[in-house]
Amino acid sequence: MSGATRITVRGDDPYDVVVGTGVLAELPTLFRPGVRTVAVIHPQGLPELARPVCEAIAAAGHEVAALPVPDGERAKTAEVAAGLWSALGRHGVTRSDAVVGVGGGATTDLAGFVAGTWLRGVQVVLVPTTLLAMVDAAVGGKNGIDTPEGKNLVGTFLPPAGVLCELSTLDGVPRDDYRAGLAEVIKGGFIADPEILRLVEADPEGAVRPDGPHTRELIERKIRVKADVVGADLREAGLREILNYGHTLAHAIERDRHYEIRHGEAVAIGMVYAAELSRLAGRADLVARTRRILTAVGLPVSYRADAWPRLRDHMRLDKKNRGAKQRFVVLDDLARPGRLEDPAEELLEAAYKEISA
Ligand SMILES: NC(=O)c1ccc[n+]([C@@H]2O[C@H](COP(=O)([O-])OP(=O)(O)OC[C@H]3O[C@@H](n4cnc5c(N)ncnc54)[C@H](O)[C@@H]3O)[C@@H](O)[C@H]2O)c1
Ligand SMILES: O=C(O)C(=O)C[C@@H](O)[C@H](O)[C@H](O)COP(=O)(O)O
Ligand SMILES: [Zn+2]
Repeated sequence: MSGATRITVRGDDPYDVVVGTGVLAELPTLFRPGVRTVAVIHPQGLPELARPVCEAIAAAGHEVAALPVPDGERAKTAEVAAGLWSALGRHGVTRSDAVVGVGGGATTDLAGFVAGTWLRGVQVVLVPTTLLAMVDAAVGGKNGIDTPEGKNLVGTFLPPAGVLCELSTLDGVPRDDYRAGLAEVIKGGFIADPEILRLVEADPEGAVRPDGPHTRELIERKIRVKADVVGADLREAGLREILNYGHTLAHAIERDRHYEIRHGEAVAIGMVYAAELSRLAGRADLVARTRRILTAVGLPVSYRADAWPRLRDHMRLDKKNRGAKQRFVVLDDLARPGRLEDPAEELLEAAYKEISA
């Protein structure tokens, strides 16, 4: 093991995020006491990721039930969740038992949701295996599934009992999925930790590789950004909204593309939109830097012009909205997020014109 880092997420139910290479044996130490059966939810196409996790849990004396689910976003449905509830029943998972989610953010979101709803909540331990899931999805206790009406519209807040980031799993992540995860890392740079931006700007080519010179620092910095925020505001009463920077348009784009676009790619476009909104509203002008850094790592910065009426409609169901009031996270300065409340329709459309292709 090459030196594990433990980042503690504070709050009413504190937990650790363990980051390192060769750290899988630490997984059973993250369970709360009394566990007999562990249900391991994993993408069906990646049994090689689930096997060592199941072995580490069995070696600690627990009974293991491996539960495969569809790959990626196709798993985040009510039907898949219902199938898992049946499986947990068949395997006799009780309130002292545990769910483990192994995989990308879609799988960890689903596993968290199923754990949060089974018996009104059993513990979940997450083993994220993509960059995005390590730095964002698995940390913070937000989980969810999609419905035909939109992204993540059903879910719970359930802080995990622990998170284990085994960095060697990143070697197998397809390059475009890794790149998409970088969008959430860069988001952390704009909203809270500009050193992230400097590291990526200094070596954009290295930033898109798991063996890049600053990979571990970038991962740990972004996890700390997220841990600080969710430790202070688990239920998104206020501060946590900053993690949604770029997501209002991103989720609308994901729905427009029937989830055939990567979440991180949509977030990249959404951050350019949020930067344009900030500028046009007379707040910070970080448009050029946003476009430059995203382009340098190969992320998209524009979307089709004719989509605006549909996207505008999808954004009405954003969770930050209050009644008819559309709300956005914008930047008042670098690392100083603010809110834009109930902006004029002309402003929203003008910002979209700036990013449309
Ligand atoms: N809960 C949160 O706070 C939060 C935060 C950010 C994103 N998310 C959610 O996360 C999801 C996106 O996560 P993602 O980018 O990880 O996508 P993903 O889960 O769809 O994974 C991308 C692809 O990589 C595969 N994969 C996973 N690990 C792999 C590995 N080690 N080697 C090879 N292939 C691997 C997956 O099976 C999938 O096909 C979205 O659903 C998004 O809404 C949630
Ligand atoms: O953790 C949060 O809070 C976030 O907003 C992080 C986002 O990166 C993430 O995509 C989250 O799932 C979006 O949440 P939602 O409440 O807008 O669905
Ligand atoms: Zn996100």
